[in-house]
Amino acid sequence: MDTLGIKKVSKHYGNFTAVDRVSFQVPQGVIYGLLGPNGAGKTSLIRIINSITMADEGEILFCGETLGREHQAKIGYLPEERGLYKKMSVQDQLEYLGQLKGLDAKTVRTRIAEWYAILNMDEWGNKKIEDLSKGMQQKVQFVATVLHEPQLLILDEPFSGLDPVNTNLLKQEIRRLRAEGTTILFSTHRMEQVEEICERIALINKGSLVLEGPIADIKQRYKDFLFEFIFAGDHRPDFSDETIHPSSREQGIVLQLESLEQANTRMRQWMDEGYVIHEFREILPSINDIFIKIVTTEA
Ligand SMILES: Nc1ncnc2c1ncn2[C@@H]1O[C@H](COP(=O)(O)OP(=O)(O)OP(=O)(O)O)[C@@H](O)[C@H]1O
Repeated sequence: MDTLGIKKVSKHYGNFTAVDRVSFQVPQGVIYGLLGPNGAGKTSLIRIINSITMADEGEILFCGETLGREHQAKIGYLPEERGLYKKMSVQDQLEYLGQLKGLDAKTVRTRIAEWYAILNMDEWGNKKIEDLSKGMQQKVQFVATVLHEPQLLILDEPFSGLDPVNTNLLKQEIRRLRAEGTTILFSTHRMEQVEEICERIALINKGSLVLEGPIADIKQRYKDFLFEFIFAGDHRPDFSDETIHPSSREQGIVLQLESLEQANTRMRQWMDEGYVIHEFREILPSINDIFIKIVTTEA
């Protein structure tokens, strides 16, 4: 079952088309990356999913039903712009936001206490938001987003302002929520985070969907058939007549070939000639490489 079905959704601001007939499905229980350069249309699309604005064309399905305001209680949205009340205490703020999402006072308090323990926030309840650091505020905002246990969690740059320890803590919790069945739509410019935590991605450029699918498939689609061979010892073949790409290792070479079979044939020949291969791997492009390639060629 898909948690989210985006069907030919468009959004115009006057004559300008910010989202142009975008369609993709977000399956239940995956971490799905929504990527795109600045101004691509990601926030416009996320605001439509959150019913903050309306699509001009197209339809959004939530678990197979046409998305309406009644689904908002099943969605948690961590926006890039933080919206906490500076003068309120952490506890009052979270209780207020939890109750706004329809939770009763007792449930809210129990869940807040659980999240304080998980995210090492036990001493924070009485602190005012304005007295917290940026990273601390980010954790409070995250708790506010997940308190009502949404089926769909939309996270816009969730790790901004967090140090490596807190980033890891939050990643761990995001993965745990996913394992429990929550669907996560994750919007970011940080490509290394996308590689690390997303299973599928959609890449939007100038309002249009330009790439969609599982990360592993996309890497296969964009690969350049680069293979790295690492030889044991100093004894290595002569490559003077080939284009050799830099290798990460002194004893290594990287060749661009036509297929995996060709790489295997090469290895067999070298072994017959007495060379010893210590390591062999195919080099796949990073999502960052693919992103830059698509976005710059379409510019
Ligand atoms: N309310 C608005 N009125 C007019 N134009 C807008 C409005 N909101 C967004 N836009 C334009 O729509 C385009 C897409 O903006 P959007 O905020 O959706 O991009 P984004 O992908 O989220 O970018 P970023 O990564 O920089 O946050 C931009 O060109 C932006 O200037």
